[in-house]
Amino acid sequence: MGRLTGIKLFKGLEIDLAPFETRANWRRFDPEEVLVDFDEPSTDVYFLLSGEVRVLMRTASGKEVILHEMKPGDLFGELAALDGVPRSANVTALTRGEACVMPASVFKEMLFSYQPVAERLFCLMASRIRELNARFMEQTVLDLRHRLYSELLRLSTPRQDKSGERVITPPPFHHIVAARIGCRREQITREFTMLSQEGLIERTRGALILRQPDVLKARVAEAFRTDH
Ligand SMILES: Nc1ncnc2c1ncn2[C@@H]1O[C@@H]2COP(=O)(O)O[C@H]2[C@H]1O
Repeated sequence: MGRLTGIKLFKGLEIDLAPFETRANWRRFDPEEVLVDFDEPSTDVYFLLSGEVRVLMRTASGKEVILHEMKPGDLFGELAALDGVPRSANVTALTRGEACVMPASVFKEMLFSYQPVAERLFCLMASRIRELNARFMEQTVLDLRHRLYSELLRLSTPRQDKSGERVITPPPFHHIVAARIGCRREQITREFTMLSQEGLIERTRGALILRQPDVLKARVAEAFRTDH
């Protein structure tokens, strides 16, 4: 018991989760295991206790578009739990891990019993819509180069020791970046080569370093200003 207390939806809230946990199941998974498949009629909510998963859509020919990646503490499957419509995306494990799988009826009972939990879920859903809006805007207005700059900034975190620099750890595979911004792997490889030559990025064994993130930010802002 008490294993859900680390989930972001509940963290720090004084809630007795035991009555809900006892009505949920625990599922261990392996890399590449499909936890939720696009269009399937299941409605359980998944709370990620350990491991990482990727949310994606796949075309009939197998091309993947990556929507999101999740870490321990995150949740997914809330859309079908709330509206009963088949799954909006595929969720596949990237690593080994474990999830708490809660029936939709139990999840909704919890939301209706505890207002702070419902509020957190609304905020989570709002933040996902905001991110989708930003990406939709980029996809509509920006060319591939500036979409890439924006994505690199989004994926990166400030570098601890060097002021101003940002870092992506581990360095992303080119085909994964391509699947995030909707282009081909070779285009990413070409852009990375140019960015390296300009001294704007550097690839080390464990990371991709953004040497001058402000330059990338300024280029994205300029591209938004001059769109036509
Ligand atoms: N754009 C997105 N960003 C983050 N998570 C998403 C996105 N689209 C779908 N999901 C998650 O993927 C899940 C697939 O099943 P559901 O539609 O039930 O609920 C969905 C969300 O939890």
